[in-house]
Amino acid sequence: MAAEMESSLETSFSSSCVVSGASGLLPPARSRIFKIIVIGDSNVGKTCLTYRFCAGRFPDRTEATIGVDFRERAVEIDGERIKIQLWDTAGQERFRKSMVQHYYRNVHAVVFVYDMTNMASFHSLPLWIEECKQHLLASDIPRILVGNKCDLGSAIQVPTDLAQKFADTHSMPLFETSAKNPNDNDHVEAIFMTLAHKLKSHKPLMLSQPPENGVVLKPEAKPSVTCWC
Ligand SMILES: Nc1nc2c(ncn2[C@@H]2O[C@H](COP(=O)(O)OP(=O)(O)OP(=O)(O)O)[C@@H](O)[C@H]2O)c(=O)[nH]1
Repeated sequence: MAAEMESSLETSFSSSCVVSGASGLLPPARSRIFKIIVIGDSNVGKTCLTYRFCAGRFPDRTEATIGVDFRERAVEIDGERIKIQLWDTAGQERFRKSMVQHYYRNVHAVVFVYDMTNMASFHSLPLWIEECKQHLLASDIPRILVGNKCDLGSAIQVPTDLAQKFADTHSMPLFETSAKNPNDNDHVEAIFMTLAHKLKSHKPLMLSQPPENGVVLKPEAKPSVTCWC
């Protein structure tokens, strides 16, 4: 499925060029697509975070991700329509094995997630960073660290200063948030929009698609944050 997804993205660029050239029409409007992989231990809330951003709400129920799930959302930043494609990867080793090489192809950014109420998920972060290294992710790819489930107040095990120290050591901005608490909806929004801003200003056009059926889609969101960290 991942291979199909990548293949369809790759062909969408070339077919749009061929069509516009053959018909003599103006080139179709292009929207950049940014592939962001979301990784971390099982149960930290990767599915809920990506669902919150793409569907605007907490999912009614979730099951362990098998392989990878894709979620996509179009946003407009500074007048440009951009597609943010979130790859929600399986945290459980047994559900990752066959897919893992697909996650890391053509990645534009990485979101590392831990569960603020689960110290073990925080201690796993070096392993996730190591996995990225092993798959030869370029060192200049934007990476962010997200502590999820901040709504669980008294159950929190990972102190902010400890997480901040880790984030500083690995040159990543840290965000603490909750996919569940509606009051923090804006924060989840801000995290991914901040990443989109960063990508927009730094990355060249990589993939593009013509507008669906010639209709220019309305932006689904406006950026709520303009700073990076
Ligand atoms: N209280 C609270 N619970 C959350 C939050 N985010 C996720 N959960 C719960 O945590 C559990 C795991 O969430 P998922 O999003 O499925 O976790 P995941 O990281 O995608 O797990 P895998 O697919 O196994 O890798 C579910 O029971 C969610 O309801 C949050 O912000 N707050």
